[in-house]
Order: sequence, then structure tokens, then C-alpha cells
Amino acid sequence: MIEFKGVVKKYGGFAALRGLDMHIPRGVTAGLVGPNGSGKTTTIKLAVGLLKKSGGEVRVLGLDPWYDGVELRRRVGVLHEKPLYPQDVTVRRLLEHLAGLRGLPAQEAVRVARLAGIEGYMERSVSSLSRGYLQRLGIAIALMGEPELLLLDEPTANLDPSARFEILGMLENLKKDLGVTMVISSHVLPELEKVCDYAVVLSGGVAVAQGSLLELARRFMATLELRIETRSPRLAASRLILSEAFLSVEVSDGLVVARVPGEKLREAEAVVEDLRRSGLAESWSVTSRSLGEVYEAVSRAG
Ligand SMILES: Nc1ncnc2c1ncn2[C@@H]1O[C@H](COP(=O)(O)OP(=O)(O)OP(=O)(O)O)[C@@H](O)[C@H]1O
Repeated sequence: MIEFKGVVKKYGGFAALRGLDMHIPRGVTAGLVGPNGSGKTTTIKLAVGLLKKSGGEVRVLGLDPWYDGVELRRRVGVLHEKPLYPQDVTVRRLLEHLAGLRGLPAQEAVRVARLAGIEGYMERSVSSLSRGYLQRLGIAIALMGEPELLLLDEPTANLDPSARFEILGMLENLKKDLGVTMVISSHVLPELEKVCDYAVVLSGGVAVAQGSLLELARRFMATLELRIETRSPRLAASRLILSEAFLSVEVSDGLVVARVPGEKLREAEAVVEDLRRSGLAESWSVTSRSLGEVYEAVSRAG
């Protein structure tokens, strides 16, 4: 869905991107993560053709964003880092106006407002919205025309914890309901864990790691979680505790949840597979929910 090859972006003499290789497949929810100044906003602007690359190759939905920007912006929704909206209009007026500009019917305003959870604010003026609701408005705008790809630049920046939590919950629902590919940039990592299944870690204008969270956790030996379904959780847990492969073994909601360091995954999988063969486990899966942990492991390796 997004392919960057050796992309360089210079602002005057300063290279903000220094040969960025980035691959984001269709269907994922990707965290674009990295410290301030690592190039996240520059990457998003290049991906929608708002900036021209200084070198390398940028492809989004198979198109070159700088030359095919008009078509691309019809198929890609963007929330910019610091969006500016007219203040003295109602939410309804603004959304209907933007829908009209894109040749979409007025009902599109209601549809996207509902998806972004601002349908109860349609008659309010934009100037009266809290920061959290302004972000929702921005996400509603990004959803217009049913884009295939959503690029959200720091959607939770400058929000209080409860507003952050609400926005992330909304993004999680969008992912489930629409199945749209999303790229969410943030320098606040742990909060993306709930939503993302893929990550690109930027540092100094290059990607220092990228892949599914599971791949990254394996590669950088972060902690993984094995979730085991069994009819006898306590008995199964007592067997696992005997193996040195596990950091911890717990019974939670009828499942056995065992944490494993990445380098011991094979060993741990063999133990669980034995359990399954002996009829003590029905099925099991491996997950890594910890983007923060992956990021720390990547930073240590870098
Ligand atoms: N218009 C510009 N002119 C000059 N330098 C710029 C410009 N825009 C960005 N930069 C520089 O390029 C680098 C990357 O900036 P960018 O905004 O892409 O990073 P970021 O990861 O999004 O940071 P943040 O988390 O602070 O938004 C930074 O060092 C920044 O100062």
C-alpha cells in the first residue's frame, strides 16, 4: 500500500529523510513511531504529495503522490498534525461543504460524523469544540469518500488522557468496522499498542525496524505472550511452570497466559505443543501487544 525506496527529503541543506525504505502492506494498522524530529510528519506529507521528495522512490496505492496527487487524495484520508479549520461555522456546515467540494452528497457529512462520534455536535460551531472533538472532526473529514488508506499524524497529540483513550477506542472501532489500512504516527508509544499490529520505527530520517509486531518482537527478542485455550487451565499452567522457557504463567479468564522472551519462543512452543498433543491444551496463539517493548528493544539494538 505504501512503498518508500531510498527516499531522501532535504529542507535546504538539511536532510530530514536520509534514504528511507518503508513498506506498509494493505490491511494493517501501522504505527509510525519515533522521537520528535525523526521524520514522521515529513513521511506523511510525502505520502500524500504535499512535499516533493529530493531523491528515491515513493509509491502509494501504486501511484506517485507528487504527480498523481489529485487521484491519490481522493483515495487517501489524512489527518494533519496541526489542522486549521474555519471557526465560525457549524460542524454540519463544514462537513457538508467539504462533501460538496468532493462531489459527495450531504448525507456523507452525517455518515462520517457518526463514524467519528461527533453526530451529536453537528449544530455546534467549530470554535466551541474541545481539542478531542476537533481531532474527531479531523478524522471525520479524513473518512470522507471512503478512503482505502488513512494517514493520521499524531491524532492524540496534546489531548488529556481521557480524550486520548476515547480517540484510540474510536480508531480501534474504525479498524474493526471499516477494515481500512491505517498509518498512525506518534511519539507516545504504549498507547498505540491497543490499535496497531504493524510498526515502522523511524530514527534520524531512516527506518531502523519495521514489520508486524510479532515479527519485530521475535527479531528484537522482546517479550511475547502465548495464550493457551484449555479445559483445565490450572493443570496446564502447573505443567508450564516446570519449563524454564517461561517468564510468567497466569490463568486469566479461563485461558493460560504465558510470557516468553523472544529468544525462547521455539522452546516454549515445543512445550505447549506437547501439552496439546497430550490433550491438555486445545489451541494456542502467540501475540505481542507491546509496541512500547518492541520500540525499546529496537532502540537498544540500534
Ligand atoms: N519546513 C522545514 N524546514 C526545515 N526543517 C524542517 C522543516 N520541517 C521539518 N524540518 C526538520 O526535519 C526534521 C524532521 O521533521 P518532522 O516534522 O518530519 O519530524 P517528526 O518526527 O514528525 O517530529 P514531531 O514528532 O516533532 O512532529 C526535524 O529535524 C525538523 O526540524
